Amino acid sequence: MQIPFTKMQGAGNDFVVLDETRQRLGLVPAHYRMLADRHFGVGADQILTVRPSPAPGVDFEYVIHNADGGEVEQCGNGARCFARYVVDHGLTDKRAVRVQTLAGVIEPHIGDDGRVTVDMGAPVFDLPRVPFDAQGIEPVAAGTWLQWPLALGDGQSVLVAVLSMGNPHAVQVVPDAQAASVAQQGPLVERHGRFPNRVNAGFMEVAARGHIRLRVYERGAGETLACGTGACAAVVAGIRMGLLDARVDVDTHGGRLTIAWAGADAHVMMTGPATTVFEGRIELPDTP
Ligand SMILES: N[C@@H](CCC[C@H](N)C(=O)O)C(=O)O
Repeated sequence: MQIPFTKMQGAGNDFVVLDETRQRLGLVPAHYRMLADRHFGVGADQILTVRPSPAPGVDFEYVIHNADGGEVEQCGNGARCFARYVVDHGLTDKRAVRVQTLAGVIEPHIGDDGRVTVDMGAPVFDLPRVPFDAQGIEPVAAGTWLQWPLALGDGQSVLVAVLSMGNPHAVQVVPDAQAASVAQQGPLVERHGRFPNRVNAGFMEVAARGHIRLRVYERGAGETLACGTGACAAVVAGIRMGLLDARVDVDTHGGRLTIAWAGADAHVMMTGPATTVFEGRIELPDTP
């Protein structure tokens, strides 16, 4: 079968976007892996699929697959691209849409400057977890806030702030994001036994109370140039640790995102760019 696609990027986190508003394409995980492949496919960190509204009060359904073919709950940079896609392809004339994801409803809004702000919902601090690691160390409780010590199996132990932005994140504070051992520690954190559903591993350098530098080793995709939910999670973690103010610029290898969170049950607001790179068609085998 031959399918049309749009290649998009948000702060360098790149996507193949597929339209299933009229009919399902019937793709399986191997198809998503082929599309994401940078040598044999289009190349992407995630595949985003646009589907019609699944319920009253919601404009669209937004389905996300990682480069490894697995379906996941949420993608922040993708949400901004999703909003641009549905407007640019004439699927809606609304500048603000309500979008159903596996993690709940989010609300992207396209600003006059072309940047997109997304209401990402409230952070969640109660993740499914395996209670003891190999050393039998319990999580460290600090009020309702948990920072977990993780023995990484390479002789190192790190302290991670664990929270969900719809998808799971483990964020550690590092002195220098550029020098952080993302390639070595990222996969160890992602697949640490504490996280039954695996986790996105963030490495946050606090430059000032309103400015961080961030790298994220993403579950199912490896290190990406930016991770929107990772930026939200890092800023929420930094605010809960008393390190950051309520509005923070997040510098990633792919550009700047701005994250705002008023604390407690407030929703996290993420603002950043969303750009179409090119459109095309690709031949995929019916049965990969
Ligand atoms: N790039 C994303 C996150 C995509 C999903 C993530 N890898 C996961 O498995 O949860 C973003 O911008 O948030």
